[in-house]
Amino acid sequence: MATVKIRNVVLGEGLPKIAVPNVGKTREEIISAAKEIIQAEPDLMEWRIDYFEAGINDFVELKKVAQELRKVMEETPILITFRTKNEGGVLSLPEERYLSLLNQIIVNRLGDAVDIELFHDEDTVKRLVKVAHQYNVIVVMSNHDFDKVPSKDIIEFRLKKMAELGADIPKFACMPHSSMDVLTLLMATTVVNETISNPIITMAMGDLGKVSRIAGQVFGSSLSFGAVGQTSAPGQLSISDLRHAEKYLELH
Ligand SMILES: O=C1C[C@@](O)(C(=O)O)C[C@@H](O)[C@@H]1O
Repeated sequence: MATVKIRNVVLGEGLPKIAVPNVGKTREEIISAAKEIIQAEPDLMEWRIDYFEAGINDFVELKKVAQELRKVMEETPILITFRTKNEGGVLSLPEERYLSLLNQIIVNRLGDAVDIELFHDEDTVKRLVKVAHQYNVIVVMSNHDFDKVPSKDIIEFRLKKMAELGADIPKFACMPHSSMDVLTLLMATTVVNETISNPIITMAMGDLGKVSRIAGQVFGSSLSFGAVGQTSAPGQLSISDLRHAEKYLELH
């Protein structure tokens, strides 16, 4: 499997890496969360900017906070995510504003990696991926189903489609209602991981899905989200529980 490097962190080899979401709503909350997060020594921090309304309405403010975060996080890579409301995020943004915000984030290099959702205008998504690569920003492409787990074929199709669109790291999250649903997600993960050369990220949410969050090395998911304080999705473990669980399941 090909690996992807974000700063000094390599996805696609060894234990799944751990990203901690920063869900601060104000500049103060964001900076103080970052100070706590770095103490927990994650591999990455995900800045969920859809929680930061003032920054979404004022790019100068967003950039200022991004620069402060860079200092606080030192060499820890920062993934910037605006999760749209349709896919489980906090703020809703008209389509054009979402896409132009991502473009601004990329060309100003506010983070080392950016989350681009799959389900937006395909040509624009492709263009954003190109711009990201020109600016040396890694693309995590994502899709979330907070209601259900789609069929194995659909999950596989979406993850492969993301790779075709140029994503460095395809990502898929879904909500299981049975253990069979979790197996569907894990099966699709294993198959795609063996088919495409990109590292991928998958998870099933909620309590049923916790097993998928800790067993990424077995089934082929290269990163898991763990919380320091507030979680950003159902079923997320704390970073320390996640780290212990991953270690316990480590393949030698
Ligand atoms: O896409 C994801 C995954 C996630 O939804 C989870 O289930 O852990 C958490 C989000 O913050 C992140 O953007």
